[in-house]
Amino acid sequence: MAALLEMKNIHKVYPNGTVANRGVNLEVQEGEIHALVGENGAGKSTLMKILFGLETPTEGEVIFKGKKVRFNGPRDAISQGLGMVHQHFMLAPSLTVSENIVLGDEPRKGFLHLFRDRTKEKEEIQELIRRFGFKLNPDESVESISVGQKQRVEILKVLYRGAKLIILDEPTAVLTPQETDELFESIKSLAGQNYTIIFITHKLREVMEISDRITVLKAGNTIETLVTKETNQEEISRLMVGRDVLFRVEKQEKEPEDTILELRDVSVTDEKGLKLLDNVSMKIRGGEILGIAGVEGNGQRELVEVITGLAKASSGQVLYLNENILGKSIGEIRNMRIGHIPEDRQTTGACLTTTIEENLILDIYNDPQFRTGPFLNKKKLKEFAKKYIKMYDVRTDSEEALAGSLSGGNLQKVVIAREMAKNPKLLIAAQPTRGVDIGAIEFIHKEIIKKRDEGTAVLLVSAELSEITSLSDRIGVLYNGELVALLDNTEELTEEEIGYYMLGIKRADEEVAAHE
Ligand SMILES: Nc1ncnc2c1ncn2[C@@H]1O[C@H](COP(=O)(O)OP(=O)(O)OP(=O)(O)O)[C@@H](O)[C@H]1O
Repeated sequence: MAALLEMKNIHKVYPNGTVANRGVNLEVQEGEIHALVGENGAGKSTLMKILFGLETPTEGEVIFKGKKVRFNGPRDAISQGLGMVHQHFMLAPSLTVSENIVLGDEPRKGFLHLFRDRTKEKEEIQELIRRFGFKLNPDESVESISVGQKQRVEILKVLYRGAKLIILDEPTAVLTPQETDELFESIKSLAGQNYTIIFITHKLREVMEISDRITVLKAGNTIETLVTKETNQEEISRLMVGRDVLFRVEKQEKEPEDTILELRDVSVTDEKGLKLLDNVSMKIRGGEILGIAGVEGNGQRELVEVITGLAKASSGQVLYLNENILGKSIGEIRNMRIGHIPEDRQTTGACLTTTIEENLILDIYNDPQFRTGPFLNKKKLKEFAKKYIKMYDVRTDSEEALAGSLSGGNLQKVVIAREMAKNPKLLIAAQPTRGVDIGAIEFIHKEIIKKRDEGTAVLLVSAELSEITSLSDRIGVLYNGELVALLDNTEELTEEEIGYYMLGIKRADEEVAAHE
């Protein structure tokens, strides 16, 4: 196999002085599935942005199909046969599958190509879907299709534009196990047809399953390129993190304490009167982790928002320490020792235009320990910020750097540090390890279990099923806004079984009723 892509000695210094790539080398062969792994902030996204023309390298060269190239933006990269599927889908919900695939690139006919050629469009899309064996109905509206299907539309979009090298940025973060299997089938089928895939992920199990070779980055350097068949998860994690990582979560049995949070028949409706959360009842006791599984968009967000005061309930009660907190403001709820690690750290989780230090002290600067008389004790606040940056291994040069300059995973660590520092009685953790590297995941999981052992009630919402099964004491599944299962997390409970509830194929009314 010939090298399709070579990135040689890539350096990237951002305008603020951060060195994200310091001599990275990446060589990708035609028709291979190449995994790109590394800790948060290792420089993976930066490298891919350079490849896709979104950033300019400070130094180094990119050789694609044997020629030295420098893409002036994604349009340029796409025209040369590159495609990128981002974590956040960029689809127009009201358009059909087919319309989304061709959007901005519709086949034309007639004089000066003035008319849209619908017949050709239909034929081309059907041929694409057939050729890659994607299960999709081209006439269906995108708003009514599943997350996995939306992702397939994104992949078809890049294939339609002629991509031969496709970059997938953490593509399984939002998928069910069944959807992940289907995605892997598609990726293998693409590679079988000589398409080349670069796959960014933090999940080493997937790396082992899907890739041919793996390039490990660390602190902006290429550490090694490995042949997947000749390595294992332990070796990869050692190269990434520089130490052994425990993949199993260690958790002791714990007798739950009194109920901390109780939801009674809580519903949330949208402006059209559609139920986004449908009569949900559940209890979480101190010293217990209740994990909520579900395909995204099935009411998880509303569940979290209604407890944290971000959304209004149309009926029901949310009792926190026996007090109904519905109707209280976000600020009041935050001050009740309720910790919230929000799903969207960019908008609700952190303030990107202020410093890391300011983000860390957001809720506690009024605490008497940080005051000397009426004045803020700035020295103590700084010490606090430094301590938490160290404890959570936030990779930054200074606590005074802007939160917006942190890599995705490091920003998440700041948010988690802040919420844990509050010593919450109730901790709501929504997708706490999304985009976070394996070393940090291990740490975050330990911290969540530590809080549970100290008597905190934890509501864990995660699209990452292995996270739900390894941390939770009980597992609830949301489907279409309904709690369709509430199960004890025993050894017999498999991910496949939970997947069936998540997809609405099964429901467990008896179990739900028994726990209410
Ligand atoms: N626009 C930017 N301006 C300044 N620094 C940046 C910018 N984008 C990224 N960085 C910094 O560059 C370094 C590499 O970040 P990058 O996003 O490439 O890492 P990553 O490996 O993709 O991390 P993650 O797994 O967390 O997504 C980090 O230290 C990050 O803080």
